[in-house]
Amino acid sequence: MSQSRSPESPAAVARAAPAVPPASASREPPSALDLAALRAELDALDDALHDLLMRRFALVGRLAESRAKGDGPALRPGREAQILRRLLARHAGPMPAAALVRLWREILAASTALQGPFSVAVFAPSAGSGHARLAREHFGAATPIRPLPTPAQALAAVAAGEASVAVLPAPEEEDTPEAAWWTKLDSPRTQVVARLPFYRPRFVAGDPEALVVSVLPADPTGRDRTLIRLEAEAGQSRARLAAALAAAGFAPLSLMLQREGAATLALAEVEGYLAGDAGALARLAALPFARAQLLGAYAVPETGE
Ligand SMILES: O=C(O)C(=O)C[C@]1(C(=O)O)C=C[C@@H](O)C=C1
Repeated sequence: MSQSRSPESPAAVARAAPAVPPASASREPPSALDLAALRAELDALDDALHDLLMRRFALVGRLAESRAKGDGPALRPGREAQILRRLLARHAGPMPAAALVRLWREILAASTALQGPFSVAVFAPSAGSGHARLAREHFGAATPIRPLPTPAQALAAVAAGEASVAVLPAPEEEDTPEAAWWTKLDSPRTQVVARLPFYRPRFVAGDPEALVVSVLPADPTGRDRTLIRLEAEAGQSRARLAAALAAAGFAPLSLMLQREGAATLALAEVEGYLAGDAGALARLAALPFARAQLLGAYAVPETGE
């Protein structure tokens, strides 16, 4: 190939052009021409994105019409977690990952609503509650979200079919008996299906976290945690509960206790998705406690770190 360039090639034109063009050369400064070209390209990309979104929603409409998912809530928290993890794994370039997740949360929320009525009950003692914000960010701008003054009322709304899901504070060791809603969770009728926020750029201790409760179990995602509620005799020590769980193959990631009259209730968080795992369920049933019950599972949230 010849190394010489034709006088019309862009490089040649650039070399030949004076460093500062005379004012008469063009009515618009070069930057304005660039801006118009860039905006035209942005418009073309917006149209392409919009076309794809319209196709995606038409497909969700077909999925709903097929009745392949049967009755019950359209929400599939496990599937949503897999979609977000896949997109985060392929994400590159200057768009913040948090913006990617925010866009897809709106898409997934609208796609859930397209399949049937969907609403949220959130325990929110005040209007600006962090858990109300978590619910809004996860379930989207258009989803009906009802703030309720106690966790018990939010759970009752789901049990009565008045809300599709409840958003409740992630349990903490210092919770009062009223705040420790997990002691009353009527599993498997209602169970934990997700943990919020699913994505955050970095972990900040003290930021609000929530669990989502629904009537339909979440699907396994490959990276899940299961919640187990143990009922033991009064005065049972934390060390003994933890040791018994570990001996059965369920080393707890966290273990919270609530003393209730003649019983000690414990909430253990363990690695993996145990529902449907016959071996794990047999080991759980063989634990030396009055009762061991699964309270649900959630996809392990992602951070950008
Ligand atoms: O895969 C499904 O079951 C869907 O309903 C589709 C879809 C989606 O838009 O991708 C929508 C809502 C569900 O929570 C999960 C995924």
